[in-house]
Amino acid sequence: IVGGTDSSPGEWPWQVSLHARLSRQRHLCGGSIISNQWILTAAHCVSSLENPNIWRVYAGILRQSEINENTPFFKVEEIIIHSQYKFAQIGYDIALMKLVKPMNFTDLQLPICLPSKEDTDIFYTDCWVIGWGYRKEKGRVQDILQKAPVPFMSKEECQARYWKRRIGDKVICAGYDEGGRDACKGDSGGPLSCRHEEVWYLVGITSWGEGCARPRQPGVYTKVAEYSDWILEKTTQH
Ligand SMILES: Cc1c(O)cccc1C(=O)Nc1cccc2ccc(C(=N)N)cc12
Repeated sequence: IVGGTDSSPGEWPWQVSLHARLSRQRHLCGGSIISNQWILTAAHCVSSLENPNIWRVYAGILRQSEINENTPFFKVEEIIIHSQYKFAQIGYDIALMKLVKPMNFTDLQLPICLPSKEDTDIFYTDCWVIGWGYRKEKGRVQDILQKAPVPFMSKEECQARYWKRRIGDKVICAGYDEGGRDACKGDSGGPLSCRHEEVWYLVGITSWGEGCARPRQPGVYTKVAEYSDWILEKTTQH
């Protein structure tokens, strides 16, 4: 997160840190708890890393330094990537992780509400982007979970900012024309959380942006309300 501040313990109980054990174990992406057994993240985080056994899900943490070989984590049983995903800039940047065992909810690990299909045209006014990602483009993963308020941007304005690309209906843009506050690498997969009538909703999934926090280059988020049917279909036992 560029231009953010430290979060407090339990402020974002739905935020998880997704670690992969490759040559060594490290934080790769954020994710959101949406039920006791399902994590929602970005497809670009897990594509080409689809073996569930390399992933570790850490919930209820504020600092990456809390994580060591004795820190409890959730194992991943299954990874589901949207079948139409190719690259983040094209869209469909959404994926699910099914945990081997359902988690117990505590004050530090709780689910966030999903927006409903009908909520696609609410103009949210209290949105925050969260993560342990870079604070600048040539940065590194941060220790304390960062938060930054980001204003919604209309699809028209976003398309004007990214005129070389097609900004579809299934993404949301958020950010400041003057830049300075934004998500960045390492925040991917994490939530764009918006508070509406006292309830927090998972409105977006951090997906991409040209650089980070650059003027007139807003953050682009997967619009979760457009994937309600997909989430329901994939998370319901058939
Ligand atoms: C390509 C790149 C880097 O190598 C390092 C840092 C940033 C970038 C980059 O251009 N954008 C990005 C790469 C990976 C995930 C990103 C997530 C969010 C944003 C955002 N601005 N909301 C930009 C990202």
